[in-house]
Amino acid sequence: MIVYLADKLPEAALKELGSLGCEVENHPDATSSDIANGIGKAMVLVVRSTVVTKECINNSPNLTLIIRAGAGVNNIDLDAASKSGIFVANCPGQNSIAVAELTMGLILSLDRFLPDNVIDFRSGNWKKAVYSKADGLYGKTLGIIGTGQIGTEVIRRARAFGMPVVAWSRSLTPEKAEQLDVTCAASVKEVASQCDILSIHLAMSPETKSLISSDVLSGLKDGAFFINTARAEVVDEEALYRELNSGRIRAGLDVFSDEPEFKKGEFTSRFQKLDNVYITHHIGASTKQAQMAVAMDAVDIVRGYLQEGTVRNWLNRCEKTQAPWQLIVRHFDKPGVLANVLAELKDAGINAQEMENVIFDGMKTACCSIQLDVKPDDGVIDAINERHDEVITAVLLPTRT
Ligand SMILES: NC(=O)c1ccc[n+]([C@@H]2O[C@H](COP(=O)([O-])OP(=O)(O)OC[C@H]3O[C@@H](n4cnc5c(N)ncnc54)[C@H](O)[C@@H]3O)[C@@H](O)[C@H]2O)c1
Ligand SMILES: O=C(O)[C@H](O)COP(=O)(O)O
Repeated sequence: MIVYLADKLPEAALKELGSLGCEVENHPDATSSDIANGIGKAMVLVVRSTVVTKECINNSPNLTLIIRAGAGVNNIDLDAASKSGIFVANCPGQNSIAVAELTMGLILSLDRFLPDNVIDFRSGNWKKAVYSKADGLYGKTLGIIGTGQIGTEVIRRARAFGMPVVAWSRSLTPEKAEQLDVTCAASVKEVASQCDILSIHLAMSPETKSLISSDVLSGLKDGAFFINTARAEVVDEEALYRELNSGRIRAGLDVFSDEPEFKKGEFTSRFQKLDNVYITHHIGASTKQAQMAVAMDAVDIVRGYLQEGTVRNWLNRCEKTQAPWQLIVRHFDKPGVLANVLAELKDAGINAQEMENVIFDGMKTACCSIQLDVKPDDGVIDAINERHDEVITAVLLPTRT
């Protein structure tokens, strides 16, 4: 199996893929346009932030699995992958501590003006009085939007700093909030109005796009810190720019909308002119620890696919079919039985959406459950049941959709 790496992975991961028997095509500096014409014979594509477009997917006839060696998958055209029957998987949780550590670093940097401190030191300017104006973090309220893996790690660290936390997340219940030792807010806006520091940890999706709206940002207290280590698109960046340009709030960002796609080179951004914003180079996940954990998780997904035919962390699987009926067929385990059952369904114009076949001890009999989009009439079920030398019983049941 050929595995195409379109980003840099640690040497140990390449070695491990080799020992699984994979042929590795290593392209650590590949860009989205480099892979747009396809990745040749490779069956598996592993990327970090390299964008996987529909052109890349459509021009890669042998591609069957795309692995995002990281958490966010908004750099992969999921729709195009699903249309082509290509699995997409990610490696969640493996870099969450690294991102939480950067989040705390950005908060500390804002409070103590660390980057400016260092810049002035390097240019020979001693300004002790200027940099002796930090507020301190103890007792400051941290607002968290999104209590997933990263949000949770940030909460732990903030509590250790003596910071009360108020949080909103779509699935945050009062019980979960109690476990996390946070106050549960009813809305994003409520968090923004109550906190001194707002930190965003949402996945990017059509539903979360610009969830951090102009209204939310204008609800922040004067002098508040705004931290985004998630994705630029979850924030209304025009509104953020306006708030920052007015000097009303300060920000620490690891992500912004014009992030260069190339891995090294010159670029410009309107944020460069604002001294109340500290921006890092999308390095949230870039610790050796996190990169190793992510890479080994990606390798383990390849291993499972190669050796068991399953895809761990499969993201573009239809969560639940809409099929209202299921046919449970207990049958003798021999060639052609399922083909004949499916032929009866096909002749009746019925589509089998999902199907699972398991065998009993002794390997003489098996049970197949088939999710059906249309209710077969009694004649179809009778015809299947009449195949006495193949079928033990076929029973139609409603699904719990
Ligand atoms: N800066 C970096 O280098 C870096 C590294 C890792 C992850 N990230 C970003 O951080 C994000 C969060 O990572 P995580 O590991 O905590 O993921 P996670 O899946 O554990 O958490 C995602 C959060 O987003 C929320 N969410 C998802 N869909 C939503 C929707 N439709 N409406 C409302 N809320 C929704 C979830 O409820 C959850 O709170 C990633 O998706 C990625 O974009 C950035
Ligand atoms: O979603 C992620 O995991 C991060 O954005 C990491 O991106 P990177 O792998 O390009 O550092």
